[in-house]
Amino acid sequence: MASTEGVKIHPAVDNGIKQGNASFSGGILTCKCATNPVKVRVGAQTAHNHVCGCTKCWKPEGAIFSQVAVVSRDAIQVVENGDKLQVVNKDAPIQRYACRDCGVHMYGRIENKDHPFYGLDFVHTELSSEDGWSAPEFAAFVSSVIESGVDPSRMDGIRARLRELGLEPYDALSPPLMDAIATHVAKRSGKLAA
Ligand SMILES: N[C@@H](CCC(=O)N[C@@H](CS)C(=O)NCC(=O)O)C(=O)O
Ligand SMILES: [Zn+2]
Ligand SMILES: [Zn+2]
Repeated sequence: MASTEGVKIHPAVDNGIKQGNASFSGGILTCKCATNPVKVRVGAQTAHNHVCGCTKCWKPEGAIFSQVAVVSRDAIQVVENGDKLQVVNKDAPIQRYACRDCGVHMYGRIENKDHPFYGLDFVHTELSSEDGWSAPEFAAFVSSVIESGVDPSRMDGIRARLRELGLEPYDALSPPLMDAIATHVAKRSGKLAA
């Protein structure tokens, strides 16, 4: 059994996971700028919160995973300093709006109406000071941390620590989300009734 001693995943989970509050209804995300921070209101509880090891999602300094959840795009409202937001990569399926000064991603949006997750925006609820956001449930794109420079020899310890935290590690998304994507594709191609 690999040692989990000293394995750090993300500050929001390293000291134990805070449970969410089902009656929580949203809050304000603030970027890391000391002056004129970008503020984004998320007007609803999030869903499918997870840690993501991919190279595209924003991570706080020193973390090897991102923490990211989804919310209806209608719930997102930029409330302050929105002029500082710029899209990281216009060609990516998820258009991530980042603060041009501190680099924090404030929300990610899918504009392709055929995408399985169209209608959902991606947010990092650690950028809010409110408690009650939905808790992370699993770990996605775990093998991808190697693409950020994590030594492959650390993977057993990383996966063991994720399991210890109750965040089952997957190298893509969780099975229910992968099934939802495949169902969407099958309905579009006609293999399943729409
Ligand atoms: N191995 C790749 C995986 C990237 C990836 O597919 N990320 C997932 C999870 S966030 C995704 O849906 N990406 C869409 C996007 O980045 O727009 C990496 O780490 O860069
Ligand atoms: Zn900023
Ligand atoms: Zn990601």
